[in-house]
Amino acid sequence: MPPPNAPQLPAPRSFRERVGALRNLPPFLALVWQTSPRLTVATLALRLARALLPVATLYVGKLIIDEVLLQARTPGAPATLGGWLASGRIDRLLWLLAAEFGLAVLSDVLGRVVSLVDSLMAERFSTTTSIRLMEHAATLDLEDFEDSELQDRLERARRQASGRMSLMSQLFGQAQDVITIASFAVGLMAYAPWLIALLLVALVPAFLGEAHFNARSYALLWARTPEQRELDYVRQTGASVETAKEVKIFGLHAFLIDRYRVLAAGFYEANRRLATRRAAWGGALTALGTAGYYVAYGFLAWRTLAGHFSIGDLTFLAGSFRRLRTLLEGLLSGFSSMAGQALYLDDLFSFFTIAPEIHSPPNPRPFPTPIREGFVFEDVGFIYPGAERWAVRHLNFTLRADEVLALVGENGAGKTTLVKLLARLYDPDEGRILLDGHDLREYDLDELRANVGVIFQDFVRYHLTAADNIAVGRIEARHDRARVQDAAERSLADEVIRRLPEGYDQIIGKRFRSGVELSGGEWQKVAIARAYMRDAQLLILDEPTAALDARAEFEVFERFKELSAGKTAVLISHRFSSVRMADRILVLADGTVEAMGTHEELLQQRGRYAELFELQAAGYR
Ligand SMILES: Nc1ncnc2c1ncn2[C@@H]1O[C@H](COP(=O)(O)OP(=O)(O)OP(=O)(O)O)[C@@H](O)[C@H]1O
Repeated sequence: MPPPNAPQLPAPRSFRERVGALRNLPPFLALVWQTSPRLTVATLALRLARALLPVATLYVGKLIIDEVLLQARTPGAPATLGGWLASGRIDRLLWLLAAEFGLAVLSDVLGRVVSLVDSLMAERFSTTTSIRLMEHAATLDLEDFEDSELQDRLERARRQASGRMSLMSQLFGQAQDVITIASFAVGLMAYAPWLIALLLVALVPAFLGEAHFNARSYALLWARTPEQRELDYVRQTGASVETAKEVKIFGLHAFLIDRYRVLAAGFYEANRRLATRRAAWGGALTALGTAGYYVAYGFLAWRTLAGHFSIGDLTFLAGSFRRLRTLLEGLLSGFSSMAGQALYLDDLFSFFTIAPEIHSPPNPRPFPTPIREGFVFEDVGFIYPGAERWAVRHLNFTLRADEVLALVGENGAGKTTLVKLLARLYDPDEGRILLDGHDLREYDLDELRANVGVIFQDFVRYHLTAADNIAVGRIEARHDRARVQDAAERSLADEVIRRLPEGYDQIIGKRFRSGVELSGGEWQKVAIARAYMRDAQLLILDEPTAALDARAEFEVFERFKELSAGKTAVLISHRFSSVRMADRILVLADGTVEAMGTHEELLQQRGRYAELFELQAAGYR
């Protein structure tokens, strides 16, 4: 496949916007501080000490040269080293050399300690931020997660959580450099103030160039987040235990690799063009800075010839100037890259500003124990964001307390949506759901969720031990082995688990080395045990029995009915032999209630239920 045309870069953000992103630095620093106040103070103190070393070293260097020249010019020089030492004329020189050596060692040691502290902080920061990210993600609505824009944002935020620590080192490094620059500048000011102006003029173009390209890089990455996610997705699909089976059977390797190649080629092309232009411009603009340096150097040499400066002064000034130039260059480009990095922080902070829409009211009503009347759907309608069709609409029915209600309907009829509305994973867009006469939204969300247990058709297969896979139904009771086993017995999972080499402590799923894989139906039995573990007032099985053989499903439902006596239960299944066990059956069609009644009543009505029931029954005759 040919690589796609190089994508058009979006317009870079304006200079103002980039500088504006610096507003993210104070909250960022607050985050760094929270990570570890002690380490923050340590790195700042060490850097301050290190900032003053270069000028001190250079100044000692100047003193050494002046001292050497002085002694060389003084008549009566001893012939041997021993003579020099004995004369005491080089004592000062030796002291100066020792001082410079001390400074060099100190600088090295401080440098290493600073990197050590920084790397420790980076790790802590990444952990703290990742945890905050997970905590915040946990508060968001299901709807938010299903929004691909949010997924992009989450992805960008996730990358920031681990990658942003270099910003801290950079920021503190900059502060350190500012102090060093100030110390050099004081020296230069005393001798030749206009050199500083020359420096600035020579450096500004390089700075602007850097700033421009940093913004471009950010824009490129930003615009390509969806592709980046797709790239990761393709790589994951091409090489993961979950997909390996189907990828092999359908021979999808070539397709996936091609897709990867095309996407990666797009990235490469865009990055290459940007990097090349950056290198070309960067080279030209830096040459300007170098020219500035040599003008200054020439000037200093001439002033020394004219007798205004000593040789020591010349080395000190030329050294200061060269260091100043490097430092200023670093500072300016660092500033622009910091502004660029601060833009990235927008992603992190903007993720934290997403607020969930589904939450508890300020003064929630206590959840009824037991539920007395049940749930009443009053003209409930719900449309998925971005969808064109209502998933459910004009839903009117009652789910009585203590009854077992079965939901039937063809694919896409709205059964799962109804269940999600009951658990407040979504709120209705129209109408309302009442629980014992009050809107579901008046109750505390956590209490509601604690009282509603749902096992979905696409339940999660946790790569944990068998016991933990059941315990997720009520994770607080994780260590209550008796309760876990009891739940497993009720869902028929017990016999599956007993056959595993390590029983309840066996890791299931193939992701880890010691994992054992279960069959689809066995997984379902484990998942259904979660419902018993949860022991909620309203239990919902949303078709997690599809892979069970007919006998097992029958048995699971029969037990479910028995064991949920005194509880409200909702069952979803496409198997009518199981469905008929329910107290009442609700037939959904096109997102609305078509009929409701007992099995016998519905058969008598000779509607869709009777038709579907007959169809299945005929299949068995
Ligand atoms: N997350 C979603 N985003 C957008 N549309 C959705 C989403 N989930 C379901 N839908 C749409 O809502 C409608 C109802 O889906 P729902 O999952 O409730 O059906 P169902 O009766 O449970 O079907 P099935 O028997 O296949 O499980 C369908 O038309 C479906 O395309």
